Amino acid sequence: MEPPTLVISTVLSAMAYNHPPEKLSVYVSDDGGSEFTFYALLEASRFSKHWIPFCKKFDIEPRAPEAYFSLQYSSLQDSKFAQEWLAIKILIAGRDTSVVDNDGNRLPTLVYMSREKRPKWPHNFKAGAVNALIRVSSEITNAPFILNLDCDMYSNNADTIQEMLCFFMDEKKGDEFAFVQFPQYYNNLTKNDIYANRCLVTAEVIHPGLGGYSAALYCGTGCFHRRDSLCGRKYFRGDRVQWNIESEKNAERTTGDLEESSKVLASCSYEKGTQWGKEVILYLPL
Ligand SMILES: O=c1ccn([C@@H]2O[C@H](COP(=O)(O)OP(=O)(O)O[C@H]3O[C@H](CO)[C@@H](O)[C@H](O)[C@H]3O)[C@@H](O)[C@H]2O)c(=O)[nH]1
Ligand SMILES: [Mn+2]
Repeated sequence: MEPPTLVISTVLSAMAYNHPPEKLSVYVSDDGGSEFTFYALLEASRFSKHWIPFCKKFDIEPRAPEAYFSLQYSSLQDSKFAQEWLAIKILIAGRDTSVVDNDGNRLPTLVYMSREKRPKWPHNFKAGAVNALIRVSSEITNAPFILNLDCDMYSNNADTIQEMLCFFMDEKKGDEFAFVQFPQYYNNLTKNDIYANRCLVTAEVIHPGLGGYSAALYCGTGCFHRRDSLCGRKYFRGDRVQWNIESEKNAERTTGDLEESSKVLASCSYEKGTQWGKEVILYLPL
């Protein structure tokens, strides 16, 4: 199990992006479902109402609380034990205009998903989690772009979403891009990085070079994909992308109804015998 505090730091850094919250959703996949992770996320959803306005007011960076507070003193609070366990829980429904932070501003959607894992069912590691997240998010919010982050990562630039959109919205080439990927940087390197953990050659030579030939490799993380490209859309030259700006299909449905209908999408058996299992299933590199 990954430490829950790492996970919520990742989540909070993504929730604090400078981007209209009603267009931003954060999904967490928790293999097998751990009460600790769920409870940590529940606390994080409450904390986000203080954290996000704080970040925006003081323009702080980085917006992962753990990274930020590692520079400063912070006191731990006792946590209550979670009362219930649920497979899918919409902790913050961003479309609900009455859900606001302490400054009265709307918040991004936050969804907890505990993906089912059972012995004898291949869970496909991260790829299995990403498959389940794509399915569940398409049921609930269905945004056209998807960023995935490992649980031990955080975003170090609050304007990343605008930067990514500049590529996808480029009038000449934007429609040709399936994904926009950012390099990874690491904490805790040794002083002279004698083991070359910085991976400079990969980040600054190989990937930009391949990108120049439109042949960039997807590294498995820190990458914004078009939902369409992950779901098997075939590109042909001159194709114009139809942006699914805001899905209206769920306007009438309650949060409870969305949670209930998306549970089956996170089950370990969903891919067996379905069109998704036959045609879509992704096996990520690395
Ligand atoms: O059964 C699993 C295994 C992994 N994960 C998630 O996937 C992430 C990456 O998996 P991990 O086993 O930690 O891979 P690493 O070897 O640490 O990471 C390398 O491989 C990953 C998978 O391709 C890439 O995302 C990373 O960039 C690359 O550094 C984890 O942090 C989890 O968030 C799951 O949800 N379920
Ligand atoms: Mn890892």
